[in-house]
Amino acid sequence: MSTEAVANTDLPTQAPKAILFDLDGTLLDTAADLGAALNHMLEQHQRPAVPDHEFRPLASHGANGLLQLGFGDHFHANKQSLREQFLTRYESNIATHTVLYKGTQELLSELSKRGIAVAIVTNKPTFLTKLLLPEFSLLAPIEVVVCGDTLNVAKPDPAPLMHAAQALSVAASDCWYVGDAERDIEAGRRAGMRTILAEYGYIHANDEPHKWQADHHISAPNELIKLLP
Ligand SMILES: O=C(O)COP(=O)(O)O
Repeated sequence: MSTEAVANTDLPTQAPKAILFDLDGTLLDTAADLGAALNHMLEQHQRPAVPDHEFRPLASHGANGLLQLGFGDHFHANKQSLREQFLTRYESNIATHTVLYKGTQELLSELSKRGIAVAIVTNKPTFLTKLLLPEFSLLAPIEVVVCGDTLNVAKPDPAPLMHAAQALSVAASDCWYVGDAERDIEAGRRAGMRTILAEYGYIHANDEPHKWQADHHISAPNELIKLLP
């Protein structure tokens, strides 16, 4: 993958009025805490631990993606109970190893200087998002936060993105969406937003991000600044 910000289309000529961000794998590197919760559960169930390089690329797929990785078919037979155990464990250790991606502070302060609004659109459930954001002083002030259960549909449906745009009183066409998963780029495209792939996030070796048709790729959060006209 490239290390430079690359554009599939021309560089934007118009600045966005708002930039919406995915959370896991885009603003916050949450993989270590998600993986620790999974491995704690695997230990409880006398199953082998999953190494970092295996759980990390699945961290954007939430509890289901991680439990499927660790428990395989056993997950499908015990979905509800395993999900509950996982979420309880993750909830009580949600910000032990989680960190902001380097360059996020520079990016957010540049957006604030330029008067560009910011929102978060995540598939993480509300109860977890509400616990996590106050742990990061840069993210705590973000007022518009749309979670996986805010509406009755989640990404790749575009509705959560449209909901955030509406809450900011900005047209969807004046928003950009930044995310690291195929469902993020699909949701952004369907919402009519310019899409930016955070290729520093949780992209699996079997993924084909060049096929997702993001408008731009960035390899660090502050590379987004270079895309602003
Ligand atoms: O927890 C999830 O399901 C993924 O969260 P994300 O949408 O912020 O990547």
